[in-house]
Amino acid sequence: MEYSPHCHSTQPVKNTLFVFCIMLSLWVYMLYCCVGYSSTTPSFMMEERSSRNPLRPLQKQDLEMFPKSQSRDLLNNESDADSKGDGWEENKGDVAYDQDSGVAGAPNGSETKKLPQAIIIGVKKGGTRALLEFLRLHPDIRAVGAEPHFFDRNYEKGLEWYRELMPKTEEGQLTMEKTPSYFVTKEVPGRIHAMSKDTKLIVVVRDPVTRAISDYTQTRSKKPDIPSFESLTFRNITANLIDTSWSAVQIGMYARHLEQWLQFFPMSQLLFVSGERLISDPAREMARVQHFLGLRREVTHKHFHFNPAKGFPCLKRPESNSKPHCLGKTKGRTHPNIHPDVIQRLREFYKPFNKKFYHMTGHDFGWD
Ligand SMILES: Nc1ncnc2c1ncn2[C@@H]1O[C@H](COP(=O)(O)OS(=O)(=O)O)[C@@H](OP(=O)(O)O)[C@H]1O
Repeated sequence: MEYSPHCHSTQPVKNTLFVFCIMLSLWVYMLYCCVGYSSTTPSFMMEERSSRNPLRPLQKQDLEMFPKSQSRDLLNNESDADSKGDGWEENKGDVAYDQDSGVAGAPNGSETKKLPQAIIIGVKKGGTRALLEFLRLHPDIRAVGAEPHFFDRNYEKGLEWYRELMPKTEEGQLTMEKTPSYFVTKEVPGRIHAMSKDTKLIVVVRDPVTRAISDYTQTRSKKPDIPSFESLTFRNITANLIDTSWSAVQIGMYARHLEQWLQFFPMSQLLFVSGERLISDPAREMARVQHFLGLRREVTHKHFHFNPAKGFPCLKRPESNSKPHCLGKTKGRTHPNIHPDVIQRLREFYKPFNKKFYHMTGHDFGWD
C-alpha cells in the first residue's frame, strides 16, 4: 500500500470544517429560537385576553380606546368608572341586556355598523347611564355601552374609528352612544354637526347643586384626600365668590353651554330629560324620549320596579319572573352633608342661569 502524504495534510482541514459545521448549526438553531419566540409574543397577549373574553381576540382598538391615563383635571376630569360602560349590578352574564357581547340577537348578514343618529350628550351625573340602559330595552335601538369620548378626546382618530366602535344594526334600528362631557366641550357641537346636521341630541339635566355634589362625591370616592366641597366651591370665601373655574360648578351653568349648541342645531333637535323625573316617573320620561326619537312606545311602566332600599327604579322584564336589575354601586352613592349656607349660596348663584335655561327650553325644571 502506498503511503499518501496528501491524506495527512487534509486532516486539519476536515477538523476545521467539522467545527465550522457545528458552529453554523448552533448559530442557525439560535436564530430559529429567536424568530420562534418573537412570533409567539402576540399569541401570549391573545391568550391573556381570551381568558377574560373567549369570544373575541385582542384588537388594536382595545388598546387605544381607553388609554390608562385620561386624567386632565386633578379634581374632575378623572376617568370615570362609567366610561367603561358600568352597567347593571345584577345582570352579569345576562345576555338579554348585553348588546355589546354579540351574543344577544346574533348578527345576520344584513347588519352593518353605522354612525349614531342620536347621542346622549350630557350632563355628567345627570342620570345618563340610567337613560341609556332604559333605551337599550327598545328593540329598535342598539347602543355602545362604554363612553366613546370621540368628539372630545378621540376626534383625531377619525369617523371610521368611531363607526367601528358601534354595534351592528339592522335596517330601521337606531345607533346610539352616550358621552356626558360632550355637552360642556366647546368644540363638540361643530364636530357633531359636521358628522350629520340631523343628529338628535339628548341632554339629561339635574338640579345643578345636587349635580355638583354628586360630581364631587364621585371624585372623592377615588381621591379621598381632596379638599372639602365647601372650600372648593369658593374662589374667595370672605368675598363670597363662587369658583366658576371648578368644573363641578361650571357644568351646572346649563344656559351657557346650551348657547354653544344653538349655534349649530335648532332647539327642535335637542331633548331635555329631567334627571329627577327619570327617577320618580321613568315611564313618563321614557315616553317623551321614544317620541322624540320617532320610535314606538316599547319601554313602558311594565319595565320598571322601584327599589325602596336603593331609592331608584330598577329594570324588570315583564315577560319573566326574574329579579329586577339595578344599576351598579357607582350610581346612587351617599352624598356628604354640605353646610346649608354653602348650598344656599350655590342656589343663589345658579338662579339666573336656571331662569335663562327654563326660558330657552320652554320648560321649568323646578330646581328653585
Ligand atoms: N335608575 C337609576 N339607578 C341609579 N341611579 C340613577 C338612576 N336614575 C338616575 N340615577 C342617577 O344617575 C346618577 C349618575 O348619573 P350618570 O349616570 O349620568 O353619571 S356619569 O356622568 O355617567 O358618571 C346618580 O347620581 P348619584 O345618586 O349622585 O350617584 C343617580 O342619582
